Amino acid sequence: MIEMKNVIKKFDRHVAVENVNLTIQKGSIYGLIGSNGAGKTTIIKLLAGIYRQEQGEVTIDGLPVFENIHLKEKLFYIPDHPYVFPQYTTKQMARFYRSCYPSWDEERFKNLAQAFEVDVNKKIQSFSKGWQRQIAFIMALAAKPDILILDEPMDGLDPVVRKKVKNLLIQDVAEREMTILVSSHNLREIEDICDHIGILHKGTLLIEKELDDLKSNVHKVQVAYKNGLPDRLLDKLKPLHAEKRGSVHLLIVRGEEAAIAKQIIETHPVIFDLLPLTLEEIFIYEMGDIGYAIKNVVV
Ligand SMILES: Nc1ncnc2c1ncn2[C@@H]1O[C@H](COP(=O)(O)OP(=O)(O)OP(=O)(O)O)[C@@H](O)[C@H]1O
Repeated sequence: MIEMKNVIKKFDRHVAVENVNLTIQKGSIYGLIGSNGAGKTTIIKLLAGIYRQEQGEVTIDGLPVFENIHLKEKLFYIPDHPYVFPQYTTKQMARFYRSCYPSWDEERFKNLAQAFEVDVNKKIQSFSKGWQRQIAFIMALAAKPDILILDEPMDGLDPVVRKKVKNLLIQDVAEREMTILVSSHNLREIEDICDHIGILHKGTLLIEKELDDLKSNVHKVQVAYKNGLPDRLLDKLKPLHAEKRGSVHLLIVRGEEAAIAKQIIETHPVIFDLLPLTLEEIFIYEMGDIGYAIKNVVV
């Protein structure tokens, strides 16, 4: 289990991560999402043992992460700009990782290199950005880590490769109970693979929930009435967002589906529909609720 307890990380006087408590269960795929500068990469680097926190605890299976070589053998981190040694070929890079990871699987490396059609004798730096990222995934999957940490992992990958990579990640989680922490602004992708979500804003973890719980707690309601929307309904539902599209009112409401439906039915609408929200919509409305709202900027 990965844990952060009351963690504070500062850069000079700037607090990048403020009192964060975070838990990632073994075998889970945890999506860390948030506004720009929210502290996602900082949290990732704390969990990868690259940064040391000013306060609090960062542990994996109860052991402190920072400068813990034993833990680092079980953890693979792909940063948003994967690093490769200049002049190294894929084959040479693989040899390097083989010396770092006791769990390295040479057979799997060969199979993956073949499946991704990578020329292992070519210098990595001469590959395109997307290809370099594919090579980073090949290394990560061949290292067979217990924990895989990914910062904006699909950036620059084409849709076919994305699908291939996602399938391989899910396979490792299912077969070996690998744990994945992934940070991305691509919420569709996060929604696709993650079972737990953490939402960060200005260094604070606003929400940490199972994706299904998060989705079952916010709903999109479409209603229409003969004589307009009753004020008492708005008082009761206290929507995160309300707008009118023709004669139909669109409300974003927090709460349990059955309780919301009951309150609406009591007001006798002529049209009533209750729909789930996408993660992207949940993010936008939750952030709007704390004042980080969409503004149409025209200059
Ligand atoms: N090395 C550093 N030195 C000084 N300040 C830093 C450093 N790294 C991050 N910060 C600051 O810490 C805050 C969090 O940055 P971080 O990169 O973790 O955010 P993020 O959520 O990953 O952002 P983005 O989505 O824009 O990539 C920002 O205000 C950033 O300016």
